[in-house]
Amino acid sequence: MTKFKMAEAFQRVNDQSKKAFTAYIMAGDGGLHTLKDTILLLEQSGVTVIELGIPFSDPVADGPVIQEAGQRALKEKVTLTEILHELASFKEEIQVPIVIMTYANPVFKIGAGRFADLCDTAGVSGVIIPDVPMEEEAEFKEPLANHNIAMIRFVTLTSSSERIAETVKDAEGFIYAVTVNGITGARAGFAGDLNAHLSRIAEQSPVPVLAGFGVSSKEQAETLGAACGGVIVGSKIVQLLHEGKGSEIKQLIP
Ligand SMILES: O=P(O)(O)OC[C@@H](O)[C@@H](O)c1c[nH]c2ccccc12
Repeated sequence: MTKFKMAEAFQRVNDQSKKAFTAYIMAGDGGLHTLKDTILLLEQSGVTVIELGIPFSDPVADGPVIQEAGQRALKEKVTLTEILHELASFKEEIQVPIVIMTYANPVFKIGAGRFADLCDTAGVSGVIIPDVPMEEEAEFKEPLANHNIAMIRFVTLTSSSERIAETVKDAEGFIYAVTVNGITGARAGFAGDLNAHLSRIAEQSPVPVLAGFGVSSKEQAETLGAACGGVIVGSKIVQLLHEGKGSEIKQLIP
C-alpha cells in the first residue's frame, strides 16, 4: 500500500493543478511525544508528504538549523527503532505519506532487513538515505521494495546529463533535486538557470521532481515549483516549530 499512497498524494495535488509541498521535520525535537501532534499539524496545514528526519551524531549534509534540531533530539535519546514504533502507534490516524530521512549508520545498526520491516509496520511510504549513492543502494532498496516502500534518489546541480538519465530511470517515489551546492539551510537566492535545470530533469523523470535546499518562502516555492513537481522545505519549518510558530507553516504553501 505504501509507496502507492505517496503516488496517490501526488496525483491528488496534480488533479487540483497544484504542486507538491514536502515538509521536513526532525523526529524527537521537542520530545517524541510531540511527534503525532506535529504530523497532524502538518497534515492540517496541507502538506503533501512529510520527510521525517532521524537524529544522527554526524549529519554531514545538514545545515545549522537541522543540526541543532538533531542535537536537541539526541538529548531526548530517541532511536530509529523507537521513532518507527511511535509512528506505528498512530499510523491509522494520519493520512499524509511519511518518508524517513536517515543517514546509513542508524540503519546498519539494526540491519537493512529489520529496518524495512519496521518501516512497513509504521506505514512508511519511502526512505531517503543521503549518504548512500545509487551504486550502493541495492542492499537497502531490495528489502524496502518487498514492502513497496520507495527508495528516493538525489540529483544535484553537478550531475551530468548521463548521470541524470541513469538516476531518473527506475526512480521511485520522487526525485530529490538539490538546488544548491553545499548543506541544507536558507539561501538568499538561487542560480539563474536553476529552473531550466529542474525542468530538464522533470521532463525525463517518471516520478515527480521536488526541489529542496534553501527554500524558505511561499514565493520561492512558487517559482521553483513552476519548473518541476514541487518543493521540499526543511530548515524554515524546523525553525517555526521550535519557536512555537507551527500555525505559520500553512502560509508557506502556495
Ligand atoms: O533545510 P532546507 O534547506 O529547507 O532543505 C531541506 C533539508 O533540510 C531536508 O530535506 C534534509 C535534512 N537533512 C538532510 C540531509 C541531506 C539531504 C536533505 C536533508
